[in-house]
Amino acid sequence: MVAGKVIPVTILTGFLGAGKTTLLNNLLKDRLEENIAVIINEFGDTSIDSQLVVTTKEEIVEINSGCICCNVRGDLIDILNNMIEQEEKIDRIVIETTGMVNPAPVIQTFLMDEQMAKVFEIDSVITLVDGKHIWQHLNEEEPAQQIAFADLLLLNKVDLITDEEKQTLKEQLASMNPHAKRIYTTYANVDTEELIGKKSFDVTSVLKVAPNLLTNTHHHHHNNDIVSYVIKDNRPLDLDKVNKWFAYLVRIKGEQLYRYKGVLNIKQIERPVVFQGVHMLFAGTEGPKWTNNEVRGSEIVFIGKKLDLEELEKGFRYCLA
Ligand SMILES: Nc1nc2c(ncn2[C@@H]2O[C@H](COP(=O)(O)OP(=O)(O)OP(=O)(O)O)[C@@H](O)[C@H]2O)c(=O)[nH]1
Repeated sequence: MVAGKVIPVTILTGFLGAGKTTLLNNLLKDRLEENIAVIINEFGDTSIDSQLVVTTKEEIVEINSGCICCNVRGDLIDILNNMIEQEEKIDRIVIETTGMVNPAPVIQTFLMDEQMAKVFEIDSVITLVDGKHIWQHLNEEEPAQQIAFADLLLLNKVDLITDEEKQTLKEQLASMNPHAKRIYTTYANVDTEELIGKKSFDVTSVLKVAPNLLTNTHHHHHNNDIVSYVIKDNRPLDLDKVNKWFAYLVRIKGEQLYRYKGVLNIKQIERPVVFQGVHMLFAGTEGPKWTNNEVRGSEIVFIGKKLDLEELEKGFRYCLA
């Protein structure tokens, strides 16, 4: 790293499925000439997210050992320190937090840790808001905090809502965070000039939201009703049964299923099937061919409220070919 140069940091936050990875991909594709280091934190012990991020020359580091906000003094600082020590120049760091965290501890890391504050500077905290599903989560702690800490709010998925809903959403968000700039997007499509290099992060506004940000130690209690399960199995699945199982999940469990995504090894399909879902919205496509050194297998992560692992496993077993 070049001595003395401050590295800008963009923090991407937003509830499960709001469009963070979609935005990250847009950003990376648009900024090919820059050397961007990406830090991704997953909720749950799986790396599906990094598989969904476009492959570019950027370095992608994952934190899988739990929640970024609870490990913030550990893993995140270690990763950042490693980045500082690298020879190669880093133009920017983008941190994609899991949909389940309050971004305050991540912000704190850059303000309170002396070494970090010398080398890094928060450029902006961008919060993605799922225009369709946010209403189901506004009474939960994390989405409200994510909105409150943003200096830029991307009101995403406007293709799925009416103009009236858009207006109501705008009023709701303005009441939760009057300082942030708001941009409406579909598939997080926005000129990246609007997103980065703006230095829109303003600690004074943030302190209005969280007066103890610079003094408090972190006590984050995860909502125990929200759980994450991963199912991994290499045995092939039957297409027809998979379709039936997912139809059931989406229709009957959609409300409880905040986020589900994964890769499926289906007997009748030569390539892996990559799918994602947010509540009752579900989409799947064929992914790139299995490579020779890849084990053909399925891996699914379910994140949701009061999910029953046994029932999910039973459903999965039903799908075996
Ligand atoms: N209809 C519609 N779908 C969208 C839009 N933006 C993203 N999606 C889809 O919503 C799903 C979730 O998008 P992601 O970008 O993976 O969301 P995320 O916030 O990274 O999700 P997590 O990391 O799991 O919290 C994907 O299937 C996207 O293709 C949008 O504007 N409109």
